[in-house]
Amino acid sequence: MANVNPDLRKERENGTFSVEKLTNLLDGGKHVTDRRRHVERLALNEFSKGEDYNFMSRKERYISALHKTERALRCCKEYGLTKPDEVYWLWQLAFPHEASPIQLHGDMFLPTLTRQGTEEQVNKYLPLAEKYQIIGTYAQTEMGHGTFIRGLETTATYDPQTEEFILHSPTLTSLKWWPGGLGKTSNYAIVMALLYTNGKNYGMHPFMVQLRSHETHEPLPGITIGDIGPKFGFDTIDNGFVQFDHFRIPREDMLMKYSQVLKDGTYVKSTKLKKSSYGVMVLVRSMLIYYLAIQGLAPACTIAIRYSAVRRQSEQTKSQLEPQILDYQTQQYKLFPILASAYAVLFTGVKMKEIYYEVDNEIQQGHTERLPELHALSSGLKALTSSMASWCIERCRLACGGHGYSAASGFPKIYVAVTAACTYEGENTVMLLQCARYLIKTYQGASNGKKLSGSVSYLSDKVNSRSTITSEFSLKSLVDAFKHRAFRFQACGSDPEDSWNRNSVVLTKAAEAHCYYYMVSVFESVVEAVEDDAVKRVVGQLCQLFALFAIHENAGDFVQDGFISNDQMELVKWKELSLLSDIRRNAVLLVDAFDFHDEFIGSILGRFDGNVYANLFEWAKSSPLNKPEVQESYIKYLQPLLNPNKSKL
Ligand SMILES: CCCCC/C=C/C(=O)SCCNC(=O)CCNC(=O)[C@H](O)C(C)(C)COP(=O)(O)OP(=O)(O)OC[C@H]1O[C@@H](n2cnc3c(N)ncnc32)[C@H](O)[C@@H]1OP(=O)(O)O
Ligand SMILES: Cc1cc2nc3c(=O)[nH]c(=O)nc-3n(C[C@H](O)[C@H](O)[C@H](O)COP(=O)(O)OP(=O)(O)OC[C@H]3O[C@@H](n4cnc5c(N)ncnc54)[C@H](O)[C@@H]3O)c2cc1C
Repeated sequence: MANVNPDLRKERENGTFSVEKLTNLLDGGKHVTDRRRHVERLALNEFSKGEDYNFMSRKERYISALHKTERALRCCKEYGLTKPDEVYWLWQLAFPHEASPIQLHGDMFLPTLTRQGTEEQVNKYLPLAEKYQIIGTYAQTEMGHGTFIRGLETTATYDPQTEEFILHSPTLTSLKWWPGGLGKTSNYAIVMALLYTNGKNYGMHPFMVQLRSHETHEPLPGITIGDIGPKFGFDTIDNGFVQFDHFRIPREDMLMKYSQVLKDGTYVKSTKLKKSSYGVMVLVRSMLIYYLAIQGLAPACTIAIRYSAVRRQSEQTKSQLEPQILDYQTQQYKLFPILASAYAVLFTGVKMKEIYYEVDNEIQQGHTERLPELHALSSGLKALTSSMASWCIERCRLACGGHGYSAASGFPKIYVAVTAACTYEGENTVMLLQCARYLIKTYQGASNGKKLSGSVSYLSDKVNSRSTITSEFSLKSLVDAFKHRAFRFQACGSDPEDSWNRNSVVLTKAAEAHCYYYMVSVFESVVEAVEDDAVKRVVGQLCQLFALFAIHENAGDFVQDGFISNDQMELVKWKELSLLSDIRRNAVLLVDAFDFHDEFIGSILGRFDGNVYANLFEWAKSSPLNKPEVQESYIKYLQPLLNPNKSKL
């Protein structure tokens, strides 16, 4: 590439490994990289020349996103993109760090329909939904309850006379509140409501509900619906509210794969599957981990590391150039553990997707044994990785100084999208507690001699009481340290004498410890499988740094029971710093390997060519506030102060 900033050029000439090989590893093979790049070229042709999101109002952002949705759907059809990955690659460049107003249609409406609908229901609705002749969302959360699903208040009462359900919002707090795309875009929703039949409450069930007229898009009589107003971010989505006033739907529109209401009102449950109506939340939590890496951590550290290679600041030696800020050890200590976390979360996300599909497949065959473990692991990892991504992005912003605070950095857009994931799909503390609940039960089972498998098998293993860490810092010894910590926390958290609430802070830590152990072991297994020596070395260094940073940050957990000695802890600190120097040489290449387009990252600081300053100036000049030169607001409000004589004329 011509005209690359000389500092960035030098960084790229000095690396020790093949970026292309690492990109192929991250993609899952060279053929995947090739296909992704092909799809991205198609997307760039269509979407690269748009208006600058930073200068739009909320309404303009929503309208522009709808326009892009229509174009993205057309592109997928034209180019025959049907595989989920291919569609994702195209959509990611159409909506960088935004979301389409119809996001929930694909992410939750269709999966709920196909997983919870009967064959007949799927045959009726899926073809329409696939052609976008109906657009749906997932309406579960209410104004008064999001976390505690059993506290939902919307009712669906069966009327055997007419063979209909009557949907009703009995209180203000029962209004559905938050569903994405509900406000203005969707004309259907899967509504989660308490099922009443023959005077009995059977708990939350899914109902297919038409909200708006096919002809006019007006809300149907009995439905009050709208947008909930501006939020922290997600301006492109109309998160909405809906109130039902005795709104009737046919009996056939309860999604009846797992439970049915017969014509006479008899309730039949035809599954052993526990919490069957909670299924799609497990899907979304499992998928989220990968997206938090690819849409949050990885772009954020790409911006901060490239910028730190270009930015020079302060004088170290007289008559020499100011150093690149990436050369400061403190800067490396801010950024390289985040780089390591981006890789850790990405590899864990890939693994989590694999596990989800395995277990989902087993469930379709009627084997539900692994669902509790999947629920616990996806809940815990969703919480740990979204919190991690949130604070890492903020840390990257701080690492970019003043320019990090400008919208030109790209951080605001990335941050507001990622931090929402700490809340949606289950608030993080609550999700950690779900994970802990499973761990404690499992630990108690293991204590009674039960042999365990999967992510919790360590609870029935013998764990070392002293760390095997030496100056070699083998990955096995690091995995072992996290295993020990997780084991110890499960033991503390499962004190049968203590009440759940009084123990809950420890329980969240137990869940985090479990998830950390899981992440370090996944990372270690990925490193072990890398064939190319040079790539293996750098990815191995990242794995070591990910583990050592966490050991150092949580030193008390490892030394309290004497598992890691003081001498070993000194070694940990020494190795951590020496890894910063090792990684320094390849830092830019390690973010280049994510292979992001500038259009996706959306940051002037993180440009591939490093031409930050000239573009920052051009961008500022294009701000609407700079046109016209003298604003009308001057005449109205400033002139009377600055130039009172003139303003009276
Ligand atoms: C582009 C942006 C897109 C954003 C899209 C966002 C969408 C959304 O946010 S949709 C709304 C998501 N809402 C939530 O995630 C709500 C979170 N709350 C819950 O999941 C639940 O209320 C709960 C799990 C916190 C508690 O549920 P409750 O019914 O009260 O649970 P119990 O205490 O009665 O039972 C716990 C029991 O159930 C098992 N379990 C819980 N969830 C699941 C599940 N999904 N799958 C399987 N099993 C589940 C749990 O393991 C316990 O089992 P036992 O210990 O054996 O009793
Ligand atoms: C951007 C965004 C998009 C969303 N999209 C959708 C959507 O499409 N469809 C949909 O149905 N919903 C959606 N939601 C709603 C979302 O799922 C809920 O907001 C979320 O599940 C959290 O529930 P809550 O708001 O009731 O939080 P609360 O439960 O009120 O949480 C508030 C605080 O209470 C604490 N707390 C609550 N219960 C416990 C407990 N048992 N133990 C310890 N602490 C507890 C929490 O940790 C938290 O600190 C969305 C939300 C957001 C922000």
